[in-house]
Amino acid sequence: MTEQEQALKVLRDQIDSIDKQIHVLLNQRAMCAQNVAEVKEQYQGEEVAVFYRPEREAQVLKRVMERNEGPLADKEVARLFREIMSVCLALEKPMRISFLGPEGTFTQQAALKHFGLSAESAPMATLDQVFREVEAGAAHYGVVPIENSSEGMATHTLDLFKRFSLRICGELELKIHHHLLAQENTDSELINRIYAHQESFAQCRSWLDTNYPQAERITVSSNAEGARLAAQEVGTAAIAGDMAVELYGLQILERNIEDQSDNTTRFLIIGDQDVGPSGDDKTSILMSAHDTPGVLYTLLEPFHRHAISLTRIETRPARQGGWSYMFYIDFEGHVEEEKVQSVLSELESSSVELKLLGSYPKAVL
Ligand SMILES: C=C(O[C@@H]1C=C(C(=O)O)C=C[C@H]1O)C(=O)O
Repeated sequence: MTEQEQALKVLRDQIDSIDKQIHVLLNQRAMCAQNVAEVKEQYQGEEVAVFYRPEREAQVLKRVMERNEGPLADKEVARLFREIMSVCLALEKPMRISFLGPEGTFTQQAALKHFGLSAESAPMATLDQVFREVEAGAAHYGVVPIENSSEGMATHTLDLFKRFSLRICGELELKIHHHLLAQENTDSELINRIYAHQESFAQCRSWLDTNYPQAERITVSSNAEGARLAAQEVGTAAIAGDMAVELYGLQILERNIEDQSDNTTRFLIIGDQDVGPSGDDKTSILMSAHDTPGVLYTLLEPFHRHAISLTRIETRPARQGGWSYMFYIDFEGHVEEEKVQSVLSELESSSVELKLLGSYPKAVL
């Protein structure tokens, strides 16, 4: 054995012994999760036991990042713990998560980032169906896009919150990297047609104007659908993310073609559950009000008076005839906090309609 081989053997023996310890600890943790499930069922009485606890998961992940001393990066250890919790939760109860399909969309990527790989992700044909599936109890939770850093709010999602009585149980952010994809061995000069979802065309507009001004842009229902079509047609490309590359056997002609390098989409987790406080939470509400002078001031003043920070406000037509509006508002804090309750009860008396969409932990990963 050379000196190098000897040194490697010593290190690999160390790794083997550490792996053994990690393995034992993982199974010990899994057994604790199984016991947690038993306790949850035992004490639930008439109600359905709640297995997924987003506030607890957020606390676990935060603590992991806070105590991390490296050399592993905070986000990387958190990602590993994300997966550990995912397998533990699956032992308690396998989770079914509906998302806007088909397979390979950014929403599926978001679902897996949030729930880990042990969750079953169920593709739906429309956003309405994502909501309906959760409302009907066919899926435990759903994942829907709510806003993009360069294109703004996903207004269709907002409108669905008005129609369905589901709660927001969590949020996450996903960096969106778009690639130009085509069949293997495609000459990038010969592309004359490009498929994408309208949102992705908007996020890559300048790049496309510069690099493919002549190519016909065809809007499709999802990037995954565009990728599927591009895989079958010569001279055609699609804009999609990493997941679509392998899924549809495509080649990356150009990476990261989004106009803004920090292009990020925020997603919401929808469910039928009130989430307890994690210590670092957000609350979302929908309010409708008539277009009277000073209406926005009346609705926002209580937040200022109680020193609550707004993180988002969006106005939508209420579609109730005339000029009435619906305001979607995100703010810091949890509905169990006193000052949040004060603001909500003041708003209830001044706005036409107020719908609490939920309090949930701020995105950790
Ligand atoms: C173990 C629990 O159940 C689930 C699994 C968790 C975990 O593996 O750490 C955390 C929260 C729950 O989603 C729990 O409620 O504590």
